[in-house]
Amino acid sequence: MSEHTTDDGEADRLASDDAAAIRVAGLTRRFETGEGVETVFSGIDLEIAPGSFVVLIGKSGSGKSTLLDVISGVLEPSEGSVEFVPGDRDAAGNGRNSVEIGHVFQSPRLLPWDTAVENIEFVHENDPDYTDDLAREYLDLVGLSAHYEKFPGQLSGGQRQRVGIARALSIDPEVLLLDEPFSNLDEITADSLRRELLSVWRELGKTVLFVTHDITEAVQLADRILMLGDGEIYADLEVDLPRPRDVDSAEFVRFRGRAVERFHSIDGGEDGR
Ligand SMILES: Nc1ncnc2c1ncn2[C@@H]1O[C@H](COP(=O)(O)OP(=O)(O)OP(=O)(O)O)[C@@H](O)[C@H]1O
Repeated sequence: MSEHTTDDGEADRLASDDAAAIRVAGLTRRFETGEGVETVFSGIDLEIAPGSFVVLIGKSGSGKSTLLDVISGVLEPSEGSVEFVPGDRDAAGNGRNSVEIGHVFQSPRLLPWDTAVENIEFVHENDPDYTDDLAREYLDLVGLSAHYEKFPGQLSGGQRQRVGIARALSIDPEVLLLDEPFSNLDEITADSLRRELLSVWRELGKTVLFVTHDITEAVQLADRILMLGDGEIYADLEVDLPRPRDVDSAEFVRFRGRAVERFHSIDGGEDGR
């Protein structure tokens, strides 16, 4: 394990023109509540490489979802800025100006009266080139070829989450944000979805920012783990384990042990697994 450097070999190998870099500067978010003003985090600076798989981990209430929501634009920052730099932007600043962001939530937020295909069609309402073939292509990618016409109520929890991932990917985002997407699933389903997500990431080369409170999941997935607590990123770890990762291997167990130690090096919040 080493503190992160800009020399992120894994990320460089995977980076593609379809992935964007994320630049966060001086990011602060406060909430006004009946009990006064709460500062969730302040002055966060971050540079996330295009095509990298970054996991944001922190104890319950540390502000992971708030940080993801500010990065995605769902919430305004109180101070500071978030910038997405398209992969095709050259040194002179020429290239695409806008970046698409895919968002996968803890619960997949599907429309219950729409089929899997229609749930994907829904996010393409303003896309004149959309056809159901596009929805089917992304459902195939997440292993749902036999379930195009099923309604959410006819799908298992893992299958519903797959539709959510397919829907986020179908807009061809340069950045994919996932907020504890597998935390409501049994471990076997979660593990198979983790493998699928990694394979999709390798195939499509997106920049991924993934939130979890589960350290094993973080070490399984990440190029880089950011630990959030006490209102700041208090650890920034490069995960230099080879892929595919075996959670039972000695090197994985050793790395995980050191990450757990680092995770608990600040007080407060609930334990990570
Ligand atoms: N809309 C809001 N208004 C007021 N306070 C909020 C709001 N949203 C979040 N907070 C506060 O911000 C802090 C961080 O919340 P957040 O949901 O980002 O944490 P988290 O790390 O994602 O937690 P968990 O792992 O339990 O989901 C909490 O103290 C919470 O009460």
